[in-house]
Amino acid sequence: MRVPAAGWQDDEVTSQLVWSVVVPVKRLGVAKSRLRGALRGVPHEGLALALAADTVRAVRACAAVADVLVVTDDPRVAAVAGGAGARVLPDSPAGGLNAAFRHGAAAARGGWVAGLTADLPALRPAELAAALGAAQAGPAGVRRYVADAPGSGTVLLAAPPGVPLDPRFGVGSAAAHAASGALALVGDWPSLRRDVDTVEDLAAATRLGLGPHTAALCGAGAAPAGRHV
Ligand SMILES: Nc1nc2c(ncn2[C@@H]2O[C@H](COP(=O)(O)OP(=O)(O)OP(=O)(O)O)[C@@H](O)[C@H]2O)c(=O)[nH]1
Ligand SMILES: C=C(OP(=O)(O)O)C(=O)O
Repeated sequence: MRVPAAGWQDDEVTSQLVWSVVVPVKRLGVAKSRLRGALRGVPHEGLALALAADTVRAVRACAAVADVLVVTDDPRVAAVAGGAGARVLPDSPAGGLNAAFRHGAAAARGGWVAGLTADLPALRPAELAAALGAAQAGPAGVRRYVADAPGSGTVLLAAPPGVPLDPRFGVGSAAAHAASGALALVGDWPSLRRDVDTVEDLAAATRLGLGPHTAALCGAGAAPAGRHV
């Protein structure tokens, strides 16, 4: 089955360029382990790379974003992200996801900073812009987060100028971010909330409309193993 890429090229440009967005990407060989074998005939690293490439592409296309910082030790991710116009930083020596977010946030050039997971292949720039705009509304000096579709994880954490990002990503991170004082953003942003950890998530993202990198893999006769999308 041919899987169309998300057609968001004509989304309106309405926001100001005020955000730095940090996107950490694990080394492809160990990334997205729950998705291993999800697409028959597609090398796992190629799928992990496509998810990240579509995420970065959408962030770069978001009208509100001035600077995209991809934190990775993977040379293939670095090449694709750099080619898409992101700044690429090596992983933090401290290691781990939250250290990568802190490392990227420390390299931001001021203004609002967001951390975003790199597994959002259906992400639409207009939805990201809407979430970032919502983050800028409301009480001053408070971090905001967007929970994933199931509600337990986090896809986006945002900090106002001068406020540390203080990321608490990992299992149960939505509750961890709330407990740390961050406010939940409640908008209807299905493509932003649709992180892809499992084959079921990939099918759900496909229904929303995949970015071109992931769509090319899913459209090459490689439907998620054991199901139709
Ligand atoms: N730079 C960097 N990125 C990371 C690290 N750990 C996770 N990430 C990224 O953070 C995002 C969210 O992490 P997960 O959804 O748990 O992804 P994952 O660890 O690749 O997937 P699983 O192996 O299935 O848990 C993904 O985009 C990962 O690439 C890390 O240590 N360094
Ligand atoms: C790291 C996270 O992602 P996931 O639960 O998708 O692994 C998170 O939600 O904080």
